[in-house]
Amino acid sequence: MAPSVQDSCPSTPGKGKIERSSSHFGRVANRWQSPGSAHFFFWSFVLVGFMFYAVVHISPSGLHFMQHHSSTVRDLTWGGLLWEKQIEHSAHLKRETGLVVLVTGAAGFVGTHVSLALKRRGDGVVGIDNFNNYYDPSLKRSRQSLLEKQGVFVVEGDINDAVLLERLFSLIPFTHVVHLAAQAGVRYAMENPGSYVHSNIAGLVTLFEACKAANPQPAIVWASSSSVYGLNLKTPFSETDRTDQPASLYAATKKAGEEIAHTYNHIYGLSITGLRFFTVYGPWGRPDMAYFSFTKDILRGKPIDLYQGPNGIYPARDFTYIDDIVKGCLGSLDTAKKSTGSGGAKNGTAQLRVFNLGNTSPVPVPRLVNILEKYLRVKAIKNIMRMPKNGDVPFTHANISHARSEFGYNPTTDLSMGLKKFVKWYLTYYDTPLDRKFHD
Ligand SMILES: O=C(O)[C@H]1O[C@H](OP(=O)(O)OP(=O)(O)OC[C@H]2O[C@@H](n3ccc(=O)[nH]c3=O)[C@H](O)[C@@H]2O)[C@H](O)[C@@H](O)[C@H]1O
Repeated sequence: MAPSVQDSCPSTPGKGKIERSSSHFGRVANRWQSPGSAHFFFWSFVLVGFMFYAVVHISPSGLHFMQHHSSTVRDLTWGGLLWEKQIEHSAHLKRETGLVVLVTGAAGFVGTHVSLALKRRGDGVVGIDNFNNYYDPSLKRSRQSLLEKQGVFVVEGDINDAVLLERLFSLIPFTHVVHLAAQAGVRYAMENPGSYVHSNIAGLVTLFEACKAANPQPAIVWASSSSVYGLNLKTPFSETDRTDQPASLYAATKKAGEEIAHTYNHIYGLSITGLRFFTVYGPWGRPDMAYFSFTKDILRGKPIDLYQGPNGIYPARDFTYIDDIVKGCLGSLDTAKKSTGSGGAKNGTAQLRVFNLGNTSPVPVPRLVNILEKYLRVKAIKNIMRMPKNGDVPFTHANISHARSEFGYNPTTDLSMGLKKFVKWYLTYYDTPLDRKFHD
């Protein structure tokens, strides 16, 4: 069995690593460190507890896993008969020609929406997410509840865990993988560069290794980023434009991912489609993104930082609404050809694609703030400041003709309409007092 790229730490570690259950047991054990009967009682309790757990939860394959990998630090949040049943149920198809899809980062923003859309149309969907604390994990847990209500089970685990991935592929013959687990955020890369390498490069390789070895090999659709266009001045950005001058480490890891995709396609015959997302926003979004944090701060009467570039020019983004992105993801999945490899070797040329998924109409950030003010009915306190040198690019603008011609990609939600829906969701989700509630 291939070892994972980084075996013992979670992918996307974010601002701190997930506390493992071992620390809890450590604290309990310390309390029982008195000599004599208490000590004896404690260890008896642990032994009986373990035997009970083994009988209830661990299938023969789970025991096999424990024998071979007891040296690596892993918790037992996965494995066992009940766990397998939940996965099989979640992967169950409700339409004849449906896809069976593994969605990584399923409790993330885009992952949740894509998983729900696939499930709604009758595809089999299994999610995986490590629930790290890069941003409030309770939001991820709420998304998980939403998914579970719709019959999508989310495996709690890490894309750097090669053993877990192998187990999933041996359990379910996935036809497709939508790989969305990543360390996101452009500016956070200066604070925690290692988390980007860990998730976006090491995690990607671990996932590709698992897909390469799987039988059948799935077709892969994964999230690249508009940020790969970096310091390019030519707009709108086309897939054929240069992408060799990234402005942030985040962008550099996504660009590296595209090159790694080329390698796995070339050597192993994996069918791979990279999607360059342009600043995706909407309900259930990411709290670290500007539209989300601005909303929170405007409602609390806190100032927001508005970055201003040289000559007083504000940055602009091709903000893309989540429903349009979901349509792009499904279009990519439906037009993805099969991988050609088997047993880890290629049998013929496989499909390799890259698509821009944007909205085609860049909006300056102050305009976004104006729209939020209108829907929130509160004036923002603006702190206009020089754009920090933190990896931001001044402008993004997608040329989407490639996605349009391949699968009819056609974004239909403009920023005003999309933010209206976001604000409505935000006020409901965070139970904002009635006088602040949304009106048409
Ligand atoms: O397309 C992508 O591939 C990326 O899109 C997103 O990155 P960005 O386009 O940078 O979005 P976001 O942070 O919301 O900043 C928006 C604007 O607000 C400006 N901005 C930001 C913060 C602030 O305090 N003030 C400010 O003016 C800022 O200068 C910028 O112009 C994803 O986060 C990223 O994970 C990746 O997916």
